[in-house]
Amino acid sequence: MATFSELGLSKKVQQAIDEMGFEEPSPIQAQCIPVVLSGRDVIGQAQTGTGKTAAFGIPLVEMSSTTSRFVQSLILTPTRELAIQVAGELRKISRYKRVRTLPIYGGQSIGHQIRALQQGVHIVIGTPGRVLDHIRRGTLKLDKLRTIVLDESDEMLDMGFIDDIEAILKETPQERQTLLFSATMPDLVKKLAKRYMKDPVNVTINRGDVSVPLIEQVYYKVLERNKLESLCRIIDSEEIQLGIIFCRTKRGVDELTEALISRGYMADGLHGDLSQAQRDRVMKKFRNGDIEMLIATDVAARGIDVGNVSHVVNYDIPQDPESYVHRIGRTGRAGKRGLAITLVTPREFKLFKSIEKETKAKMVGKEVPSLADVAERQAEMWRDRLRASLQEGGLAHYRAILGNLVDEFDPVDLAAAALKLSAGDLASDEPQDYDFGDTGAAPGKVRFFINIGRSANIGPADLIKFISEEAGIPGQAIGKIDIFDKFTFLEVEQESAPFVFESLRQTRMNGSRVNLEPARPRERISRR
Ligand SMILES: Nc1ncnc2c1ncn2[C@@H]1O[C@H](COP(=O)(O)OP(=O)(O)OP(=O)(O)O)[C@@H](O)[C@H]1O
Ligand SMILES: [Mg+2]
Repeated sequence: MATFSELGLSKKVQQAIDEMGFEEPSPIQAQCIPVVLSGRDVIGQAQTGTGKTAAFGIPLVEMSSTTSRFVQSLILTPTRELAIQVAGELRKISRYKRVRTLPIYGGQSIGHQIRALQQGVHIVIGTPGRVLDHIRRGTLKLDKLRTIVLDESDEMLDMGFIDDIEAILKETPQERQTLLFSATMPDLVKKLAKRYMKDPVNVTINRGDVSVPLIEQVYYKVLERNKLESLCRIIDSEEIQLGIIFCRTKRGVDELTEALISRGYMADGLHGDLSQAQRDRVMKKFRNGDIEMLIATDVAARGIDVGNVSHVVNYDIPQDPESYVHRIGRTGRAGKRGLAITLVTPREFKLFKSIEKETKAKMVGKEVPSLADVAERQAEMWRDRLRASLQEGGLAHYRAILGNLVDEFDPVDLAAAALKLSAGDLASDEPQDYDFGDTGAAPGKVRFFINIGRSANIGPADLIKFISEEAGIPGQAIGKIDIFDKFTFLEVEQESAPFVFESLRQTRMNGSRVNLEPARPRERISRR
């Protein structure tokens, strides 16, 4: 394996790289840096999280001339967050060489960007729309540009961006150097790209070059109506440092974010309809670990690099194999391990299978954990944490706090009480043993009292239809429905009772939540 020093970098760049903690170049860096320095065009492809940013960033900074201030390099990225992040990495690399870098993207004050551009900048990192805007205003001149980089190039050369990219390329000198980077590079894109490149060198780091796959991939078959509950059970049974949950639509992101927050998760949402200030705030909270879960559209699928993302969840299945590869690539970065979880509804199964086939991924099917499984997993996690705390030591202060309680109480009881204080009320999350008690129903049956919020005028027929269709309860499991006065009772077979109870507790009817409680014996009700 090559070392950075063998790449012949200047002292200032080398020093910056050392301070970034990069000990040796990743394969894509080792292969690309010399070729980019030689001035050739490059199509660089390597897995997510393997250091493509520095593979072009290091030579760009190295090649920059700081004797005069004009824009020498332009890096285009598909999203604002990525522009900001890439600019951050470039700034670190240019720390000692004092190459001036500037991110320009939509949603940020253009006046501020114009003033910064007027100061003179060497490397601009931007999103295509805003870059074009500056070109048209005459505030960004690319006539002396030496190198252009399309990060996430397959995405950039896709329908949504191609016109802007072509318009930008027209503003650059013919003899420019063109660099394309992405983890996915469909052949069609490569072919298309050659139109804009001169005899490019292909640098491809194959997956096979990485001995162990860093991202474990699993999937769960779920039902559309149980998706939220399934997700919660899955994430509750995982030890998550930081997680990104992908949804298909902005609205889906908003709804899931709200649902998770109301269930007590530390979560926030990110999508293109938020103001830039909100987007920045959410990303900052996520990077700082102030939230545990980022719920996002594909706006966060490409390039985003946040350390400690241990889990990626496809709440909605990605639309194509590329999107899958990039989404799950938000974890398992820079040599760390990660877990990618995909929820698959029956309707999505075909698409899922085609993604599995095209990505040649080894995806393991798993069962959504039951409440009992979740409880057991959580107990296990607490035992692990206790074990780690015991091994870490430093308990003297806490032992002192116990004082003479040790004489009064059984030590195991003391430990259990301490655990209760720190873990919160785990017992309430424990699975019901489904002893509904005496509900005043006939032998072998259970009666539930149904409370359907404010929506009045729901008759027994509506309810049966609702229960069987919406809550997915088979017709034969629904017993008798009685409506006395304002009270609605549902009587079901003992064995289907837990299922009915679980399913109906999580559903909504006419927009209001259906609350189900085991009924009390008739005598007591009638006395009310
Ligand atoms: N040589 C290196 N040694 C150690 N860490 C590195 C090295 N190069 C890059 N990194 C770190 O690895 C992480 C991933 O790098 P980067 O974001 O460039 O990946 P990428 O290949 O562009 O991934 P993606 O395809 O998702 O955009 C970053 O945190 C980066 O700082
Ligand atoms: Mg990248």
